[in-house]
Amino acid sequence: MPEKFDVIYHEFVDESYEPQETDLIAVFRVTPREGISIYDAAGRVAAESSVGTWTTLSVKPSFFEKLKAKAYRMHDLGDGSWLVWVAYPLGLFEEGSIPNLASSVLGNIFGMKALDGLRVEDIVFPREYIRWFPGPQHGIEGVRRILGVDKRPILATVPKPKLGYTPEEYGKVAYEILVGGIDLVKDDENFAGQSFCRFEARLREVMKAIDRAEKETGERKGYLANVTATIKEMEKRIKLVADYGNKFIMVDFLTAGWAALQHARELAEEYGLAIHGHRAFHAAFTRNPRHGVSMFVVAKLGRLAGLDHLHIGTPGVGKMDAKTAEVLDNARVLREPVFKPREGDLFHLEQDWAGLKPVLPVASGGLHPGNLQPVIEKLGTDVLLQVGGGVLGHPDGPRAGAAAVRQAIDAILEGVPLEEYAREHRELARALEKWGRVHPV
Ligand SMILES: O=C(O)[C@H](O)COP(=O)(O)O
Ligand SMILES: [Mg+2]
Repeated sequence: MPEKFDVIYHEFVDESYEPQETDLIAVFRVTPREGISIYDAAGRVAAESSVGTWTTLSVKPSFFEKLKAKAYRMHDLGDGSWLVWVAYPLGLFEEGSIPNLASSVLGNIFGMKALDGLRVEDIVFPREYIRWFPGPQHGIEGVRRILGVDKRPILATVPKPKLGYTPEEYGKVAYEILVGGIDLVKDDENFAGQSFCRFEARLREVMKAIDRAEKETGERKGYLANVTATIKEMEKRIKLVADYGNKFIMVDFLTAGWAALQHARELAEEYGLAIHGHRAFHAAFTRNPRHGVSMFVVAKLGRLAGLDHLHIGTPGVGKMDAKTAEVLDNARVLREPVFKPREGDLFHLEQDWAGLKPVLPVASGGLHPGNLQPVIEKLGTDVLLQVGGGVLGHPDGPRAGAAAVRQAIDAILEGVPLEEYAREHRELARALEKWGRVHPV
């Protein structure tokens, strides 16, 4: 025990504590402010995120001891920051509520003056906690069944530009994309029910496009319809999607909130819909390695809440900032029944998903036919590849763009070099002419 130790937080640090099987464990990266010891900092984190506050109190409720979090391990990263493991007793949390969990473990602690930085790297859910949540309704196999796509990556396209199409224009573009060979049309994150393209009118047109494209191609098609809105409006939109016979909804769950996602999951169960999770807003708190919440934690919460697909970034290529190792960890924690950290990885712990179905990882952001290969090589084929600009930017239009993506996938899966395949596939050749193998910045 160090000499200088603030007695208020003393109760919340216990290096001899052995975590119980029912404890929820959080791994924090803590950067204490100058003059604050790591013991003090760790104690403050455990206190403020469980049953403590900034001072000693003259009252002690009967459940205080039972609900107290304990910082039980600290590891010096050698750069002024530490990894701190905190165990939370299960009774601290309300059953089945991600907002409640977030208000504790992802709550006030980020703003404490005693810390220069705080990042939640991992949260490990005990089996008892997982049992309170549904997880994905369809999972990877279920989504493959809906679309009748066995092994290859599932393909989606966001019509670009993001906004501006009338419902009729959008329907026409959707048809071109689908008939060209893409499985799913996806709304962009900020495309909701604006005055120039109301939600139901757009849905009607896309469903017509799906109908036509299915008849002409003999393939099944779908629409990742963005239902993100205020709760009542979202409820209406989810019902509309089901009434029109589509099997998917898209929820921008970080802007709508965890409660909105959990509500959408309940409705999705009722209507049999699969949920596509878009993560707009995540980079506001996932990008700084010293402060915020890791995308890994967001992915775990998404699986718990019951997303069927989730955007995780693109490994090594694409327009969004991402570290390959992190993207791969995100994919593994979504797909594997038991996540095991890579050798030497201190930031994560093992997670047994207690039978929750796997989530289909989505790679998106700056993809085009010329840079899909490294994504598939790294992430495998159990993946949803979203190509927006890389389809709509094709010099010969969206149908050719969609065909070029499909041809690139065929070539990659058959092990034929793209340039060679392009000799007999004009759409792919034209795409490679425009984008080559370059990656957008
Ligand atoms: O919502 C998305 O996934 C993005 O709009 C991706 O678009 P892009 O493929 O043009 O980068
Ligand atoms: Mg987008």
